[in-house]
Amino acid sequence: MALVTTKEMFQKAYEGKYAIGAFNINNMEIIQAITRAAGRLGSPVILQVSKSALKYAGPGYLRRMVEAAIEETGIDVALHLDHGPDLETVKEVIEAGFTSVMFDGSHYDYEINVAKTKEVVDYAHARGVVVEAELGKLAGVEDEVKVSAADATYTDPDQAVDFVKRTGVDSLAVAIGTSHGAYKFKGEAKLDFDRLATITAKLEAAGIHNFPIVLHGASSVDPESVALCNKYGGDIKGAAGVPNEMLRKAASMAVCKINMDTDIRLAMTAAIREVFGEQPAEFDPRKYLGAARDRIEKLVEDKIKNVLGSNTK
Ligand SMILES: O=C(CO)COP(=O)(O)O
Ligand SMILES: O=C[C@H](O)COP(=O)(O)O
Ligand SMILES: [Zn+2]
Ligand SMILES: [Zn+2]
Repeated sequence: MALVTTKEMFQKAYEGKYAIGAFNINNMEIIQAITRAAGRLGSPVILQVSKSALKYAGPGYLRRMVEAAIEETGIDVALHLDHGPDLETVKEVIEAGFTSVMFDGSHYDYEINVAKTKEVVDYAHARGVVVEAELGKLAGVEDEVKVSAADATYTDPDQAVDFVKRTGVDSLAVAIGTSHGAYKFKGEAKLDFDRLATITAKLEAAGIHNFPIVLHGASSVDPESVALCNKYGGDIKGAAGVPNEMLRKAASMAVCKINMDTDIRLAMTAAIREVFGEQPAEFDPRKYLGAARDRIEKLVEDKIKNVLGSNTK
Protein backbone atom coordinates (compact mmCIF):
# COMPACT_ATOMS: atom_id res chain seq x y z
CA MET A 1 0.00 0.00 0.00
CA ALA A 2 2.85 2.32 -0.65
CA LEU A 3 5.81 3.38 -2.71
CA VAL A 4 8.27 0.58 -1.99
CA THR A 5 11.56 -0.83 -3.27
CA THR A 6 11.64 -4.06 -5.27
CA LYS A 7 13.43 -6.01 -2.52
CA GLU A 8 10.48 -7.88 -1.07
CA MET A 9 8.64 -8.09 -4.43
CA PHE A 10 11.60 -9.88 -5.98
CA GLN A 11 12.20 -12.32 -3.12
CA LYS A 12 8.57 -13.38 -3.16
CA ALA A 13 8.55 -13.58 -6.96
CA TYR A 14 11.73 -15.66 -6.99
CA GLU A 15 10.40 -18.15 -4.47
CA GLY A 16 6.92 -18.20 -6.00
CA LYS A 17 8.28 -18.66 -9.54
CA TYR A 18 6.41 -15.68 -10.95
CA ALA A 19 7.53 -12.22 -12.12
CA ILE A 20 6.65 -8.59 -11.50
CA GLY A 21 5.61 -6.54 -14.52
CA ALA A 22 7.68 -3.43 -15.14
CA PHE A 23 5.70 -1.08 -17.34
CA ASN A 24 6.98 2.18 -18.79
CA ILE A 25 4.98 5.30 -17.92
CA ASN A 26 4.89 8.84 -19.24
CA ASN A 27 1.40 10.22 -18.73
CA MET A 28 -1.68 10.02 -16.51
CA GLU A 29 -3.71 7.61 -18.63
CA ILE A 30 -0.91 5.05 -18.76
CA ILE A 31 -0.35 5.25 -15.00
CA GLN A 32 -4.08 4.89 -14.30
CA ALA A 33 -4.47 1.96 -16.68
CA ILE A 34 -1.57 -0.03 -15.19
CA THR A 35 -2.34 0.64 -11.55
CA ARG A 36 -6.10 0.05 -11.92
CA ALA A 37 -5.49 -3.32 -13.56
CA ALA A 38 -2.91 -4.21 -10.89
CA GLY A 39 -5.22 -2.95 -8.14
CA ARG A 40 -8.13 -5.07 -9.30
CA LEU A 41 -5.91 -8.15 -9.35
CA GLY A 42 -4.10 -7.42 -6.09
CA SER A 43 -0.74 -7.38 -7.85
CA PRO A 44 2.40 -5.41 -7.01
CA VAL A 45 3.80 -3.53 -9.98
CA ILE A 46 6.86 -1.60 -11.12
CA LEU A 47 6.31 1.69 -12.94
CA GLN A 48 9.43 2.68 -14.81
CA VAL A 49 10.54 5.92 -16.37
CA SER A 50 13.14 6.29 -19.10
CA LYS A 51 15.42 9.30 -19.42
CA SER A 52 13.31 10.65 -22.28
CA ALA A 53 10.10 10.09 -20.31
CA LEU A 54 11.65 12.02 -17.42
CA LYS A 55 12.31 14.86 -19.81
CA TYR A 56 8.79 14.61 -21.25
CA ALA A 57 6.81 14.56 -17.99
CA GLY A 58 9.19 15.65 -15.22
CA PRO A 59 10.16 13.48 -12.24
CA GLY A 60 8.05 15.44 -9.74
CA TYR A 61 4.87 15.20 -11.85
CA LEU A 62 5.34 11.49 -12.33
CA ARG A 63 5.97 10.82 -8.65
CA ARG A 64 2.86 12.76 -7.63
CA MET A 65 0.68 10.97 -10.18
CA VAL A 66 2.04 7.65 -8.96
CA GLU A 67 1.23 8.65 -5.37
CA ALA A 68 -2.33 9.44 -6.45
CA ALA A 69 -2.54 6.04 -8.13
CA ILE A 70 -1.34 4.30 -4.96
CA GLU A 71 -3.93 6.21 -2.95
CA GLU A 72 -6.65 5.12 -5.37
CA THR A 73 -5.70 1.46 -5.72
CA GLY A 74 -3.90 0.58 -2.48
CA ILE A 75 -1.24 -1.51 -4.24
CA ASP A 76 2.53 -1.66 -3.71
CA VAL A 77 4.36 0.23 -6.43
CA ALA A 78 8.07 0.58 -7.08
CA LEU A 79 8.95 3.74 -9.01
CA HIS A 80 12.00 2.91 -11.09
CA LEU A 81 14.44 4.72 -13.37
CA ASP A 82 14.74 2.74 -16.62
CA HIS A 83 18.14 2.70 -18.39
CA GLY A 84 19.69 5.44 -16.24
CA PRO A 85 22.64 6.76 -18.24
CA ASP A 86 24.66 8.38 -15.43
CA LEU A 87 24.94 9.16 -11.71
CA GLU A 88 23.50 12.63 -12.27
CA THR A 89 20.17 11.20 -13.48
CA VAL A 90 20.20 8.70 -10.62
CA LYS A 91 20.61 11.58 -8.14
CA GLU A 92 17.80 13.53 -9.80
CA VAL A 93 15.23 10.72 -9.49
CA ILE A 94 16.24 9.71 -5.97
CA GLU A 95 15.77 13.35 -5.01
CA ALA A 96 12.29 13.14 -6.56
CA GLY A 97 11.40 10.05 -4.49
CA PHE A 98 12.05 7.12 -6.85
CA THR A 99 12.62 3.86 -4.95
CA SER A 100 14.62 1.95 -7.55
CA VAL A 101 17.11 2.86 -10.27
CA MET A 102 18.70 1.15 -13.20
CA PHE A 103 22.18 2.16 -14.21
CA ASP A 104 22.82 0.90 -17.73
CA GLY A 105 26.55 0.78 -18.32
CA SER A 106 26.32 -2.17 -20.69
CA HIS A 107 27.79 -0.21 -23.58
CA TYR A 108 30.97 0.60 -21.60
CA ASP A 109 33.99 -1.67 -21.34
CA TYR A 110 33.51 -4.22 -18.58
CA GLU A 111 35.78 -2.60 -15.97
CA ILE A 112 34.20 0.81 -16.54
CA ASN A 113 30.72 -0.72 -16.23
CA VAL A 114 31.80 -2.28 -12.90
CA ALA A 115 33.25 0.99 -11.57
CA LYS A 116 30.33 3.20 -12.63
CA THR A 117 27.73 0.71 -11.39
CA LYS A 118 29.52 0.44 -8.03
CA GLU A 119 29.43 4.22 -7.69
CA VAL A 120 25.66 4.21 -8.30
CA VAL A 121 25.14 1.31 -5.86
CA ASP A 122 27.05 3.13 -3.08
CA TYR A 123 25.05 6.31 -3.65
CA ALA A 124 21.64 4.60 -3.92
CA HIS A 125 22.07 2.10 -1.08
CA ALA A 126 23.05 4.89 1.29
CA ARG A 127 19.60 6.33 0.56
CA GLY A 128 17.59 3.11 0.76
CA VAL A 129 17.19 2.79 -3.01
CA VAL A 130 17.81 -0.46 -4.91
CA VAL A 131 19.85 -0.78 -8.10
CA GLU A 132 19.49 -2.78 -11.31
CA ALA A 133 22.44 -2.98 -13.71
CA GLU A 134 22.97 -4.49 -17.15
CA LEU A 135 25.57 -6.84 -18.50
CA GLY A 136 25.76 -7.97 -22.10
CA LYS A 137 24.37 -6.08 -25.05
CA LEU A 138 20.66 -6.24 -25.62
CA ALA A 139 20.16 -6.81 -29.32
CA GLY A 140 18.55 -9.48 -31.37
CA VAL A 141 20.90 -11.79 -33.12
CA GLU A 142 20.99 -11.03 -36.81
CA ASP A 143 20.66 -14.01 -39.09
CA GLU A 144 24.06 -13.44 -40.67
CA VAL A 145 26.00 -12.99 -37.44
CA LYS A 146 28.06 -16.03 -36.47
CA VAL A 147 27.50 -17.76 -33.12
CA SER A 148 30.84 -16.61 -31.74
CA ALA A 149 30.05 -12.98 -32.49
CA ALA A 150 26.56 -13.38 -31.10
CA ASP A 151 28.05 -14.97 -28.01
CA ALA A 152 30.01 -11.84 -27.29
CA THR A 153 26.87 -9.75 -26.95
CA TYR A 154 25.03 -12.22 -24.73
CA THR A 155 25.69 -12.09 -20.99
CA ASP A 156 28.69 -14.17 -19.98
CA PRO A 157 27.72 -16.26 -16.89
CA ASP A 158 31.15 -16.09 -15.20
CA GLN A 159 31.32 -12.37 -15.77
CA ALA A 160 27.82 -12.02 -14.30
CA VAL A 161 28.99 -13.60 -11.03
CA ASP A 162 32.06 -11.37 -10.89
CA PHE A 163 29.91 -8.31 -11.69
CA VAL A 164 27.32 -8.99 -8.99
CA LYS A 165 30.02 -9.68 -6.39
CA ARG A 166 32.02 -6.57 -7.14
CA THR A 167 29.17 -4.08 -7.58
CA GLY A 168 26.66 -5.26 -4.98
CA VAL A 169 23.72 -4.68 -7.37
CA ASP A 170 20.27 -5.87 -6.33
CA SER A 171 19.25 -7.24 -9.74
CA LEU A 172 20.80 -7.77 -13.14
CA ALA A 173 19.43 -7.30 -16.65
CA VAL A 174 20.82 -9.95 -18.97
CA ALA A 175 21.05 -10.36 -22.72
CA ILE A 176 19.67 -13.74 -23.80
CA GLY A 177 18.13 -12.81 -27.14
CA THR A 178 15.47 -10.17 -26.47
CA SER A 179 15.69 -6.66 -27.88
CA HIS A 180 13.82 -3.38 -27.51
CA GLY A 181 11.05 -2.29 -29.84
CA ALA A 182 8.50 -3.95 -32.10
CA TYR A 183 10.87 -5.88 -34.38
CA LYS A 184 12.57 -8.51 -32.23
CA PHE A 185 12.88 -11.58 -34.41
CA LYS A 186 13.18 -12.04 -38.13
CA GLY A 187 12.37 -15.73 -38.11
CA GLU A 188 11.40 -17.94 -35.21
CA ALA A 189 11.62 -16.39 -31.71
CA LYS A 190 14.53 -17.82 -29.76
CA LEU A 191 15.82 -17.12 -26.26
CA ASP A 192 18.91 -18.64 -24.68
CA PHE A 193 17.31 -20.26 -21.62
CA ASP A 194 20.37 -22.48 -21.09
CA ARG A 195 22.43 -19.35 -20.56
CA LEU A 196 19.86 -18.03 -18.10
CA ALA A 197 19.99 -21.30 -16.15
CA THR A 198 23.80 -21.26 -16.16
CA ILE A 199 23.89 -17.69 -14.84
CA THR A 200 21.67 -18.72 -11.92
CA ALA A 201 23.62 -21.92 -11.25
CA LYS A 202 26.91 -20.03 -11.14
CA LEU A 203 25.48 -17.34 -8.86
CA GLU A 204 24.17 -20.02 -6.50
CA ALA A 205 27.53 -21.84 -6.57
CA ALA A 206 29.19 -18.55 -5.61
CA GLY A 207 26.90 -18.27 -2.58
CA ILE A 208 24.61 -15.62 -4.11
CA HIS A 209 21.17 -17.08 -3.52
CA ASN A 210 17.82 -16.23 -5.13
CA PHE A 211 19.36 -13.43 -7.18
CA PRO A 212 16.74 -11.61 -9.30
CA ILE A 213 17.30 -11.43 -13.05
CA VAL A 214 15.60 -8.81 -15.24
CA LEU A 215 14.32 -9.33 -18.77
CA HIS A 216 14.29 -6.23 -20.96
CA GLY A 217 12.74 -6.08 -24.40
CA ALA A 218 9.99 -8.45 -23.29
CA SER A 219 6.95 -7.11 -25.12
CA SER A 220 5.01 -9.79 -26.95
CA VAL A 221 3.90 -7.36 -29.70
CA ASP A 222 0.25 -8.38 -29.84
CA PRO A 223 -0.65 -9.03 -33.52
CA GLU A 224 -4.19 -7.77 -32.90
CA SER A 225 -2.93 -4.32 -31.84
CA VAL A 226 -0.57 -4.21 -34.80
CA ALA A 227 -3.42 -5.19 -37.15
CA LEU A 228 -5.70 -2.50 -35.70
CA CYS A 229 -2.97 0.13 -36.16
CA ASN A 230 -2.51 -0.93 -39.76
CA LYS A 231 -6.24 -1.17 -40.45
CA TYR A 232 -6.67 2.47 -39.46
CA GLY A 233 -3.84 4.05 -41.40
CA GLY A 234 -0.79 2.72 -39.58
CA ASP A 235 2.30 1.31 -41.26
CA ILE A 236 3.85 -1.28 -38.94
CA LYS A 237 5.34 -4.14 -40.92
CA GLY A 238 7.13 -7.29 -39.81
CA ALA A 239 6.58 -6.65 -36.11
CA ALA A 240 7.38 -9.63 -33.84
CA GLY A 241 7.70 -9.97 -30.08
CA VAL A 242 8.52 -12.52 -27.40
CA PRO A 243 5.84 -15.23 -27.24
CA ASN A 244 3.95 -15.31 -23.94
CA GLU A 245 4.95 -18.91 -23.22
CA MET A 246 8.61 -17.86 -23.26
CA LEU A 247 7.85 -15.08 -20.79
CA ARG A 248 6.07 -17.61 -18.55
CA LYS A 249 9.11 -19.87 -18.69
CA ALA A 250 11.45 -16.96 -17.83
CA ALA A 251 9.18 -16.01 -14.90
CA SER A 252 9.34 -19.57 -13.58
CA MET A 253 13.15 -19.32 -13.63
CA ALA A 254 15.20 -16.53 -11.99
CA VAL A 255 13.56 -13.70 -13.94
CA CYS A 256 11.70 -11.55 -11.39
CA LYS A 257 11.13 -8.42 -13.50
CA ILE A 258 9.73 -8.38 -17.03
CA ASN A 259 9.94 -5.07 -18.91
CA MET A 260 7.21 -3.96 -21.30
CA ASP A 261 6.88 -0.66 -23.08
CA THR A 262 6.24 -1.46 -26.76
CA ASP A 263 3.07 -3.42 -25.88
CA ILE A 264 1.65 -0.36 -24.13
CA ARG A 265 2.57 1.92 -27.02
CA LEU A 266 0.91 -0.40 -29.51
CA ALA A 267 -2.26 -0.82 -27.42
CA MET A 268 -2.54 2.94 -27.00
CA THR A 269 -1.94 3.70 -30.66
CA ALA A 270 -4.34 0.97 -31.83
CA ALA A 271 -7.15 2.33 -29.65
CA ILE A 272 -6.61 5.93 -30.70
CA ARG A 273 -6.38 5.07 -34.39
CA GLU A 274 -9.57 3.06 -34.12
CA VAL A 275 -11.49 5.97 -32.57
CA PHE A 276 -10.24 8.35 -35.25
CA GLY A 277 -10.93 5.82 -38.00
CA GLU A 278 -14.45 5.00 -36.85
CA GLN A 279 -15.45 8.46 -35.65
CA PRO A 280 -13.70 11.04 -37.82
CA ALA A 281 -15.82 13.83 -36.33
CA GLU A 282 -14.57 13.12 -32.79
CA PHE A 283 -12.20 15.63 -31.22
CA ASP A 284 -12.74 15.23 -27.48
CA PRO A 285 -9.38 13.97 -26.08
CA ARG A 286 -11.23 12.05 -23.36
CA LYS A 287 -12.84 9.89 -26.05
CA TYR A 288 -9.61 8.70 -27.63
CA LEU A 289 -7.39 8.84 -24.54
CA GLY A 290 -10.13 7.05 -22.60
CA ALA A 291 -10.23 4.32 -25.25
CA ALA A 292 -6.45 4.08 -25.06
CA ARG A 293 -6.59 3.80 -21.28
CA ASP A 294 -9.19 1.00 -21.51
CA ARG A 295 -7.08 -0.99 -23.97
CA ILE A 296 -3.91 -0.64 -21.87
CA GLU A 297 -5.85 -1.70 -18.77
CA LYS A 298 -7.00 -4.89 -20.54
CA LEU A 299 -3.47 -5.58 -21.76
CA VAL A 300 -1.96 -5.23 -18.29
CA GLU A 301 -4.71 -7.34 -16.75
CA ASP A 302 -4.01 -10.11 -19.24
CA LYS A 303 -0.24 -9.90 -18.63
CA ILE A 304 -0.61 -10.08 -14.85
CA LYS A 305 -3.13 -12.94 -14.87
CA ASN A 306 -1.95 -15.04 -17.79
CA VAL A 307 1.77 -14.32 -18.16
CA LEU A 308 3.41 -12.87 -15.05
CA GLY A 309 1.38 -14.68 -12.40
CA SER A 310 1.72 -11.79 -9.93
CA ASN A 311 -2.00 -11.55 -9.13
CA THR A 312 -3.02 -11.77 -5.45
CA LYS A 313 0.61 -11.55 -4.40
O1 LIG B 1 12.93 -3.19 -21.92
C1 LIG B 1 12.10 -2.30 -22.02
C2 LIG B 1 12.22 -1.09 -21.23
O2 LIG B 1 13.41 -1.05 -20.50
C3 LIG B 1 10.92 -2.40 -22.94
O3 LIG B 1 11.02 -3.45 -23.88
P1 LIG B 1 9.96 -3.57 -25.09
O4 LIG B 1 10.45 -2.66 -26.18
O5 LIG B 1 10.01 -4.99 -25.52
O6 LIG B 1 8.63 -3.19 -24.57
O1 LIG C 1 14.04 0.73 -23.02
C1 LIG C 1 13.49 1.64 -23.65
C2 LIG C 1 12.10 2.01 -23.33
O2 LIG C 1 11.22 1.44 -24.24
C3 LIG C 1 11.95 3.52 -23.25
O3 LIG C 1 12.05 4.14 -24.49
P1 LIG C 1 12.15 5.76 -24.58
O4 LIG C 1 13.57 6.14 -24.25
O5 LIG C 1 11.76 6.09 -25.99
O6 LIG C 1 11.20 6.33 -23.57
ZN1 LIG D 1 21.09 -1.38 -22.34
ZN1 LIG E 1 15.08 -1.90 -21.48
